[in-house]
Amino acid sequence: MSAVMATYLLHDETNIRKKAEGIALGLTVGTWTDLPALEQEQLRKHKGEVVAIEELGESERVNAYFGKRLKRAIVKIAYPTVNFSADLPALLVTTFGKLSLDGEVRLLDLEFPDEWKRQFPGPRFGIAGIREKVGVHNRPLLMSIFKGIIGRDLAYLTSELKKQALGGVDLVKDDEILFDSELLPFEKRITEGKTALQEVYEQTGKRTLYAVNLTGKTFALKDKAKRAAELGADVLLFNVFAYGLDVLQALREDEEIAVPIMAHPAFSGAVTPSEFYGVAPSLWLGKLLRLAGADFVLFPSPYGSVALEREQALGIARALTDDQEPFARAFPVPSAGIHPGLVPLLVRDFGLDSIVNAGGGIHGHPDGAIGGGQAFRAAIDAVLAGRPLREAAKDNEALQKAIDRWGVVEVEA
Ligand SMILES: CSCCC(=O)C(=O)COP(=O)(O)O
Ligand SMILES: [Mg+2]
Repeated sequence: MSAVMATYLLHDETNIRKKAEGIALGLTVGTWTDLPALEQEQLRKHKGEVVAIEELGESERVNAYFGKRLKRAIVKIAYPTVNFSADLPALLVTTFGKLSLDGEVRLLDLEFPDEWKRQFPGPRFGIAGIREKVGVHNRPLLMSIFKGIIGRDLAYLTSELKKQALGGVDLVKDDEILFDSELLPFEKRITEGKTALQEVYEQTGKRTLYAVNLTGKTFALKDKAKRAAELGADVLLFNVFAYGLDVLQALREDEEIAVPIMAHPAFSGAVTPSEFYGVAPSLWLGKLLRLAGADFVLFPSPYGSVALEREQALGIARALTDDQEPFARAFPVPSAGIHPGLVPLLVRDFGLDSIVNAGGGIHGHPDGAIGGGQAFRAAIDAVLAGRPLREAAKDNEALQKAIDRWGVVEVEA
């Protein structure tokens, strides 16, 4: 029988097996055992099945009502795919819909049968396609985030775009909090941005892509994204968790929107951080975003200003790049508070197929965005050459200034 396997962390004061059996029945056929034999037989192929229970011992936490320590267990439940349609809303409602409201239950993972998974698109371009577009194949990419743009006009935006590109970054993205305004309309950002980046290309021979923030009401998004594609947008930035995973999938699947999609993690912190509730980051920001079709995924790095535990960040990156999956690999983009002195750690942890991404770490450089980009590029080159950053900085003034400002964390060989 084809089934999706859900793994949960349960905390409960009662019998864990009873709780698990209650979930398996409640999310599938309901009160199955009370039905007449014929109906039981008919429903058998629809019934969820508790496949494994691994007791973890008692939690440190005491239940406030009963005054007892909570029992903890990892529970695996198989849900027959015949019960639900092959779309992400149906998947989420079956495996963690009502259940997400039912006590201290955390969804850790979902495993899919191959033929079921193949009904999803995965990234259209993925790491290989994005590398083709930027013409960079042998190092982590470098991305810069616009900062201080709200309230400014197009002339300011294009001049800031050029500075970032002149620093040698591969991509520049809108900040996720940049929405359309009279001063900075969506379509003009794309067209004027293209002209500015073309000028830099003619000057330097270096291609830089611009990720424009696709925003607005859900039902207007497709038309807006199609228009962006017609205007030649390089990449669409998308606040997927404010809209829903299925909206990302709809954008990915539309042949008239054949533009790479960059998923921003805004709002995912409402779902992932608790030890007791919500969804594990590797599933929410990793496996499901790749399944739905994100080409790039931003998430908090373990080192910056909005840090995620290292194992969790690595789990996201693994889910995005695991080459056993039948999908293109998506770019991991560990972000927030990144400066050049963190590049050795980022490359050690996320490897060549990742993107070094910074806003403040580019614009806050003493020489501005040009110096910021140069410092990052020098840091990446040094790490790939196996040189300590402090040594490489002796030959690179921009890197030296960045280190003087933010310090450096070297990694032992
Ligand atoms: C939490 S991951 C997204 C990071 C982000 O949106 C951002 O603007 C980071 O900016 P920073 O100045 O910290 O590089
Ligand atoms: Mg941001």
